[in-house]
Amino acid sequence: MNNNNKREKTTINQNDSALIQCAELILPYLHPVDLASTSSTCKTLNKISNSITLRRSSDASRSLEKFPIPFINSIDNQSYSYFIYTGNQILSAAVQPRQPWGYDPDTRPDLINPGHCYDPFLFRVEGAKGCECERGCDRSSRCPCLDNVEFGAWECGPGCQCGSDCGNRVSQSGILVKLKIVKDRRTGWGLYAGEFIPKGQFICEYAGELLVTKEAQSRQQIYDQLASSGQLSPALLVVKEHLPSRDVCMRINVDATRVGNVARFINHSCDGGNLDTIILRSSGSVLPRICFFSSRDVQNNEELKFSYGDIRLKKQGLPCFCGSSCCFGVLPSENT
Ligand SMILES: C[S@@+](CC[C@H](N)C(=O)[O-])C[C@H]1O[C@@H](n2cnc3c(N)ncnc32)[C@H](O)[C@@H]1O
Repeated sequence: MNNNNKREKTTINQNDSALIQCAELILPYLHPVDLASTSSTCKTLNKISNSITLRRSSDASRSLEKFPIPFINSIDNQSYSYFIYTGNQILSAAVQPRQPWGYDPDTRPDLINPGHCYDPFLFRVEGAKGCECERGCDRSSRCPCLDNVEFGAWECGPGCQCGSDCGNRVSQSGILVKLKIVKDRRTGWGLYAGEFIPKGQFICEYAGELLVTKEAQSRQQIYDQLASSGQLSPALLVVKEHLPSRDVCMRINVDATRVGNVARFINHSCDGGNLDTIILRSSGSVLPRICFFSSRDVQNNEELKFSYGDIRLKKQGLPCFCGSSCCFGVLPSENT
């Protein structure tokens, strides 16, 4: 090899390594469509894109939960479903438009596992008084938070003296059970148990954008249109609390379609499935949170499901494939 050839090869190698470094930094920010088109430009980018896709499909939670939550698909070639991850309720204005996903943990350990950093309380009540327990709260400590039964489910919160390891804060440290997201030909992606889960276990919060009702209603209209033509699987959950008179006294709208956690993959079952939907309040927190707990023992590989509601306004609504013996044949639908 003459000197000119040698110099040319060294320059190409240097260019290559600069390209790899740049690509490793930028590609994890790309939407799957852009990632796919970038990958078709050259062999190096193709290789990097493929490894990013592999890492994305190995953990939907982007390392934000204790255990990775993999996507498993033996139906078609979609490796994962793209959305921005949040473990809590979030205001639309606070959503990051781009969130890295799929970094190589060996080259950028600083950008992986930003921590299991949960702050479940979006709005706090200044000066609110919760319990004054010094050790873990339970019935024997006579924790007053455990006696707030007339207000439904109640956990210790930002107004309490007890620490984050208190036994009455089970829903405040993210997802602590092994889960996976599996694709089904008829119901799409669904959330499954990745291990045996005993009855009464906290599974996850329904995390996503917290919306005012007007915004929720206008998004719902758009989502309904897109869903009826099969272009979108919307994940806008509306939960209402009623007075004994049946009048609505509280309404929460959480949209996990664009931003959310793995609760956005939980499918409907007409028999109520194996999850209880609990509205959880905490001392010192303004807003209740919507949380799922197992309503019975759940076996490894069993799908986690809950009922989306009892009202079916649209007779020609989306078909239901829950497979339960009491299936109505149509998914719940109501005017939100
Ligand atoms: C909150 S998403 C659940 C995750 C969704 N399967 C996905 O692939 O992203 C709600 C959508 O899932 C589908 N789905 C949920 N439960 C279903 C069921 N029992 N039968 C048919 N489709 C269902 C419908 O398309 C519905 O609009």
